Amino acid sequence: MNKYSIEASGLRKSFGHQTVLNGLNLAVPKGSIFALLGPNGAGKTTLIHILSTLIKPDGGHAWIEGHDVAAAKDEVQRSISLTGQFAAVDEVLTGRENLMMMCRLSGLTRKESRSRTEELLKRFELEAAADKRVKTYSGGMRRRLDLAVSLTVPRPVLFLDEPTTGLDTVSRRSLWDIILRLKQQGITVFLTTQYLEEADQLADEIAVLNGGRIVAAGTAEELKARVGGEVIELRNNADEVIRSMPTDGSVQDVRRLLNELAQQCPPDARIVIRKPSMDDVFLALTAEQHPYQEVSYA
Ligand SMILES: Nc1ncnc2c1ncn2[C@@H]1O[C@H](COP(=O)(O)OP(=O)(O)OP(=O)(O)O)[C@@H](O)[C@H]1O
Repeated sequence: MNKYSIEASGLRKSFGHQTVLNGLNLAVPKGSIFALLGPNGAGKTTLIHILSTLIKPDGGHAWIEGHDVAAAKDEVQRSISLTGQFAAVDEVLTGRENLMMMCRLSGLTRKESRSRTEELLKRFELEAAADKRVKTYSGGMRRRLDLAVSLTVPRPVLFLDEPTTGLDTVSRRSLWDIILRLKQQGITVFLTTQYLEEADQLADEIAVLNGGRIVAAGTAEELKARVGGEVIELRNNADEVIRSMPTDGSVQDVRRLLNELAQQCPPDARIVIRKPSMDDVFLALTAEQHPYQEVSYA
């Protein structure tokens, strides 16, 4: 049996003269959470639109649960749920009414719809607000309802395009818990994000999209290791970073960097040595002066 839920090979897409995807390859194991990171305009939404059959690629192939996105559109659509960047729920209806409507539209009977609606309201922590109109919901509640609506019929693959953009920390964490629970139920989750912490917290594998290709992929730890051993920071007494430099952690290298930093050191400055963060990884991998090889998936 194919161990991947989502595969892409040599995907290309241009809009006019702008090449957005330039021979992209990827493979997402079944039941995992995969985070696609990329700067603004890198092509993350375009990739989700191709994988979910909303737009056609100019070249290359992609498969969802083994179904070709070009040749077996219906099978692909029956295998996926998609939550986009903007809430797709009816503002005038209540949360419960939105869910009932989607259940009925998905072909469930009235009785099945009622029980599925109650289950989703509970799972997405919306019971208290179930009978309030959606226009009164907070951003976090809307996202949770949007996700619930897209899951009225359970599908093996879930696409989430920037699921927590614009949410406060509490709402973001509550959505992370929900996403992790979906993985526990065996759903493969493909999410795009601009938040490195989100990828770090949730994903089994993180891929960085830049220049139309995946320029690095791996676990958060693997990606951090790739950027180098450690980072030396010079901080002022307000704990702000004055300067930051990568080091291999050897005594010689640390001594050399300390000598260099000492020249520009305010009297109250402190030195901190830390492991690279996902921010360091992202900056290094998306900087044009770092021509990383494209990742190859076996
Ligand atoms: N239908 C379209 N017609 C023309 N250009 C488009 C179209 N869709 C996307 N683009 C362009 O393709 C590039 C990639 O867009 P895309 O939305 O895929 O990026 P993204 O990584 O999702 O960005 P963001 O994080 O800002 O949402 C952008 O420069 C965008 O302007």
